[in-house]
Amino acid sequence: MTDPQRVLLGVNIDHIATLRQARGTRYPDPVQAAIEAEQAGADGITVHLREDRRHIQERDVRLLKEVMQTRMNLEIAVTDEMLVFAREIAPEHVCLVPERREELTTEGGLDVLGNQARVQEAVEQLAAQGAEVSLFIDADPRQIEAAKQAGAPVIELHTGHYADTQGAEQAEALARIREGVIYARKLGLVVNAGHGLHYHNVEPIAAIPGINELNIGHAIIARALFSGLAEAVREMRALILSAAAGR
Ligand SMILES: CC(=O)[C@@H](O)[C@H](O)COP(=O)(O)O
Ligand SMILES: NCC(=O)COP(=O)(O)O
Repeated sequence: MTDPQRVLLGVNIDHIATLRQARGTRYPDPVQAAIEAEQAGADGITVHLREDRRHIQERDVRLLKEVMQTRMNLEIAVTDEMLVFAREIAPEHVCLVPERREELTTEGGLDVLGNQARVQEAVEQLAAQGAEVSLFIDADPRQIEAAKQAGAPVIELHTGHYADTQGAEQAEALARIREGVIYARKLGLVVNAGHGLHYHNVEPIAAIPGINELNIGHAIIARALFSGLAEAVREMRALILSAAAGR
C-alpha cells in the first residue's frame, strides 16, 4: 500500500522520442529511458501516442509493455484508432487527452461536458479491458462533475495555465487547482495533475492535499541533458516528496 501522504511521480518520456524523430535514427530509445527512470524511482511511465506520431511510436509502446516494471500510463485521444490500439496493449492506466494536430503541445483539457456520451463510451470500453481510466481536464467544476458522470475513477488536472503564468494570475490558477482537487475528492475521484510542471513550480502543486500523482516529462527530459536522466528523476522525486511531506 503506497503511503497516502506520498505523491507519486509519473515520468513522461515523449521527448526522448522527439529527439530521436528529429533525425529518424534509432537513438535515443524511449525504452531505455523508461527503464532508467524506473530505476531512479519513477512510480510509473507516461507515453502519449499522438495521431501525428510526432514522437512516441507504436513500436515504443509495444516494447515498453514487455519490459516495464512499473505502471504504464498511455495517453491517447478519444478516437477509434487509439481505442483499438489501447485494447491491443492493455496498459494499466489510460489517460484520455484532447489533441489538435496543429498544437505545439496539449493546450487545454478534454471537453467531457461537450462530449459526454462519447467519453463515457470510451471509459466503459477501456474499463471493460481492465484499464484504470483518467480524463485530462481543466480544473473546472463542470468538467470535474462531467468526468464523474462519465464513470472515470481518476482525473488529471491540467496545470498548463498555472505553469505558463506568474504573479497574481498564477496564484489564481493555483487556487483553482486547489479548489478542483477538493471538489473532485468530495466526488470520490482520484486526482492526478500535470503539464508544464518543472523544478521551480512543482512544489506548490505537490503540496496540495489530495493530489495522488504528478505526471511530468518535458522538464525532466530537459534537465537530463545536463544531469543525466536518473539524476533528473531523483531530483524531481525529492522535490515532490519534500513538498508533500508537509501536507
Ligand atoms: C496531456 C499532456 O499534458 C502531456 O502528457 C502531453 O503528452 C503533452 O503533449 P506532448 O508530450 O506532445 O508535449
Ligand atoms: N499529462 C502531463 C504529462 O504527462 C507531462 O506533461 P509535460 O511535463 O511534458 O508538460
